[in-house]
Amino acid sequence: MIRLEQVSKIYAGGQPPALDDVSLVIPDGAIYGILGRSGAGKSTLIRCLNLLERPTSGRVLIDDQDITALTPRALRQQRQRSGMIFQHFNLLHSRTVADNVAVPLEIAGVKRPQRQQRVSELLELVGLSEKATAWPSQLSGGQQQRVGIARALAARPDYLLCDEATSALDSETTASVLALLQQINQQFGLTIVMITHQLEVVKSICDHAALLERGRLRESGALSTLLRQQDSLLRNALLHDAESERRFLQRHGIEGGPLCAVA
Ligand SMILES: Nc1ncnc2c1ncn2[C@@H]1O[C@H](COP(=O)(O)OP(=O)(O)OP(=O)(O)O)[C@@H](O)[C@H]1O
Repeated sequence: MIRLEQVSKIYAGGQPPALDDVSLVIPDGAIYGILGRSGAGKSTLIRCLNLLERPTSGRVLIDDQDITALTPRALRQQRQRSGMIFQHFNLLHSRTVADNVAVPLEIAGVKRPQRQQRVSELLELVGLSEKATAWPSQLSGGQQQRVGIARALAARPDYLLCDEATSALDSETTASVLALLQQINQQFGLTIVMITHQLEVVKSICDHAALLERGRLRESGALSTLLRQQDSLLRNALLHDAESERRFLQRHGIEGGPLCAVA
């Protein structure tokens, strides 16, 4: 479980705070969507989860351990528990697909034969076995993001952090990448945290969501709870039209009834 306790972040010379007293619990196994407009603090928040960005104040707890208090060595080990994927994939263009996926394994000191075995498992998982020797520039955006996912999973993390992972993709490719993330969540019990400004991402696969506004957390929790609250900001943002939302509501155990009528 990841827990943020009263996390604030003020960048040097920056006012107001990028994050302002944010407390949030991300349960194990969740697919947690963090929504907010541009500048709301989403990237800052996700980067605080692995301390790529250090909070100015507050604590970040992973399984009750405050990672802001770890020694640099312990923090390096802790970071291996999370993988990250990015909007623009961040692949190394001078390396083949297989060699990109191998990067975290090389850093972890895994020997070559085991590395090759793990890389081929991962490429199979993301449906890119035939592209092992291709260069990133020879792949579509969706395929490059799949390589990013394989690389992020290489060291068997417990958490996958997704920074606007589908924002650069068309809607069909977005759907297939989201389906892959959902499959990975179910198959490996991996906790996924996704920051996004796309409501559709949250609607398709998230079971929890939070809304950030100007650095403050306006709302957070399980969608199965929030969607039952008439005055929920997230509910009202996510639901526009009862008919088209019926399947979304059903996925969260809400059938017909007055909720749909007012949606
Ligand atoms: N390195 C930095 N130095 C100074 N200010 C920063 C830095 N990074 C972000 N900020 C500021 O902090 C605030 C939150 O930025 P952040 O990138 O976290 O928001 P966001 O919700 O991810 O936005 P976007 O969707 O546009 O990426 C913004 O006002 C931004 O200008």
